[in-house]
Amino acid sequence: MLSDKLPKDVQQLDDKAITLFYKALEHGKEKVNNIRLMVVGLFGVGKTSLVNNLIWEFRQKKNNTKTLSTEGIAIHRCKLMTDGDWCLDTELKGVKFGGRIQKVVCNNNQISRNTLSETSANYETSSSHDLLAERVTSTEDHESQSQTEPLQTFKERMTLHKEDEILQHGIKFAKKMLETTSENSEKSKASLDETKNEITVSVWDFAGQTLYYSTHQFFLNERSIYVVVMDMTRSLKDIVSKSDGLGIWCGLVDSCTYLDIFKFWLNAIHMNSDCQSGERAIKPTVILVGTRKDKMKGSAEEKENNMNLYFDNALCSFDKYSPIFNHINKKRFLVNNLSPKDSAFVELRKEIISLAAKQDYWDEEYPVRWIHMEQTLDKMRDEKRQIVKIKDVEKEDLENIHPLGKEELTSFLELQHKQGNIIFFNSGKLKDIVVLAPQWIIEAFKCFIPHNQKIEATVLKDWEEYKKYAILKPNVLDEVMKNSPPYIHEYRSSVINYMEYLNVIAKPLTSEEGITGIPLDFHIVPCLLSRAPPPLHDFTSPPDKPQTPVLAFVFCGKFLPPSFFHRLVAVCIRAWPISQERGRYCLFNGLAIFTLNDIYTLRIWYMDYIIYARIVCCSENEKLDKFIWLFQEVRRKLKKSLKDFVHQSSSVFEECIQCPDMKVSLHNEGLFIVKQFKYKNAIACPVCNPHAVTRSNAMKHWFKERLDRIETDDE
Ligand SMILES: Nc1nc2c(ncn2[C@@H]2O[C@H](COP(=O)(O)OP(=O)(O)OP(=O)(O)O)[C@@H](O)[C@H]2O)c(=O)[nH]1
Repeated sequence: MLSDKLPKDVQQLDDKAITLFYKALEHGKEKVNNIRLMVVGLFGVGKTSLVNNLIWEFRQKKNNTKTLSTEGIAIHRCKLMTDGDWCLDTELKGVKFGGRIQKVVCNNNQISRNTLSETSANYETSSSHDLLAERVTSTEDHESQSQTEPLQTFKERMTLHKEDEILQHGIKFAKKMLETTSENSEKSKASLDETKNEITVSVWDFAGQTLYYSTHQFFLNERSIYVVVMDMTRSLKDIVSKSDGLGIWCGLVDSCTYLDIFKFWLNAIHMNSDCQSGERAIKPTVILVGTRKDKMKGSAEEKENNMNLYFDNALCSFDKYSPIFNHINKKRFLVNNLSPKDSAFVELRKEIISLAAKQDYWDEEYPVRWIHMEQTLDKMRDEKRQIVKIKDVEKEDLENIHPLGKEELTSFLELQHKQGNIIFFNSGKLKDIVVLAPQWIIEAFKCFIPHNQKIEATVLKDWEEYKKYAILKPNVLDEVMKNSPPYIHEYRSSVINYMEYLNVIAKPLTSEEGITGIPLDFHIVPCLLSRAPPPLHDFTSPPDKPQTPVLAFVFCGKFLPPSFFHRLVAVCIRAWPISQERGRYCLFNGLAIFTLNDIYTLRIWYMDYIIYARIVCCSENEKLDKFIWLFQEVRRKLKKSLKDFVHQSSSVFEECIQCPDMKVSLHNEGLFIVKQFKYKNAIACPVCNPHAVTRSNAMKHWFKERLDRIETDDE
């Protein structure tokens, strides 16, 4: 029987992958309840302390009060216990996989289940192993409906192999897992909660340093529950300490406030939630948590009221009808992280599980035979492998009881990527590599950010040029790699491939050949462009030059992570030669110019939450009409790139045209939503002298094809 409830993430895969998924389901399926818990907030607010209080093993550690600042992201895989506590999965993996495999083996082999658990337990001698084995046995009692499906392949294999062989394989596997997890397994206070279909929680402790904010966004997705942490002793208006000072890469200026950080996270969560289209009702996924309860004044009730007031004030800074409100869970929490026994942590854990259980992805069914692959990836992670070759993953797959094979493995990896567990792009050279630890990507990104590196004297001059103009020459790249940890520089070419793919770096094109430029041998790192642009109007509205109206991408919710603009610059660098002036590239902080052909240049710039584009002709007598096709092509490229950055089915921005009669382009003035011209022939301009902007004038350059369609429809 095929499942009618195809997981949403699978629905988005291609037809071939969906067919493979269905086929894999036929061989046994299992309900999956994995929670991704993202703990976010500014540095030092108490995220790590909070995470420590949620996880049993960390709570037991002495000196829990002292934590080191998190680097990048720390991820802890946990399992839900019967008493509602969370235990590190590494300790229980033997139980988990042993138990799951046992179910598969027993249900399909019709072999006495006790045989396996007894045999499995007999392998172990120590009491802790017995304890784990006991838990393996306890998993038998739970009759999962998902396990009762016939396992066709399994049976086929059974005809090929002796039954005993298969059983022994399963036992060996479970035993191996038990061996690897025997240490520190004295937690006998509770057993695995098997009644809840194996609930696992991956706790992601995000570094609060704003340096990491632009990469953090790669990991936010709609399959997550968020805990947004704020320090209750800091006023929303307080300026964040300058010592951090690295926020420009995510658009947080040096003088940003605690409120700005709060808004940044909620905006980023909303943007990555795929709820923009309004097709689906937004279900709350964000829990607000206040820390440092012990430092607040007043009675317990007063503290609670003040925490609520604090968050109410913070939320009131959003527009009245902002969709952000729909993400927020009603129940908030106030904690003292120095008191691990505080009942608030128990309540918080409960709330997280109950929130996750309301999400669409809860109880989705996945093929049982993917258990092995899931476990294989976990095992590789436990060996501290952050990045692995696909060949190694394929080899491991073949070691499993029922391997997926190349094609199914690719679908599995694509799904794992979609769900944010790994990074895997099935394209070009990147398809040969699987990033197991998100931390690796952050580290790779981090090594391009100049800090107090020691630089060889021979490279100093080019290093200065890098810092000033973001030009990354091969010798500077060598130096950057030399200064990076081994797990980065040993994968040098993968680092470069990933950074190019994610549009963090890009090779410029030669310009002598006009538009048929070839890539040069160095990179530009757009997020480092810090040169202040010359008077903006000279660039955005050069007088007496034929030019298109300004095209604007206005981001919804007034939120645009500047990394989007930087990545757009990288896309353009790869597409067109960068214009030059007096031997210098026209690349500035927030503005860039590209040479489209002999006479046309593209200018892109951004302010707040709007990205602008305009094409200017340097020859005064030229008619723009000749190059309408080029304008369409450029617009499509810009739009597609921005859509790709958000990974959303719907747009998070509106395409607008600025009043074509405006002599000098002004920020956020005279913008017309292009969609409106579908039904209106002309719209009054509120900015310039009272006049109306006609549909034809607004659309004839950037939207010629759409204009033609509308006019044909009208006729
Ligand atoms: N008094 C008090 N101190 C706290 C509380 N929560 C955290 N702290 C202290 O604040 C300091 C920073 O806490 P962390 O948990 O490391 O903060 P973080 O948000 O993880 O910081 P980053 O990893 O840098 O992002 C530590 O010294 C904690 O002991 C609290 O509720 N009360």
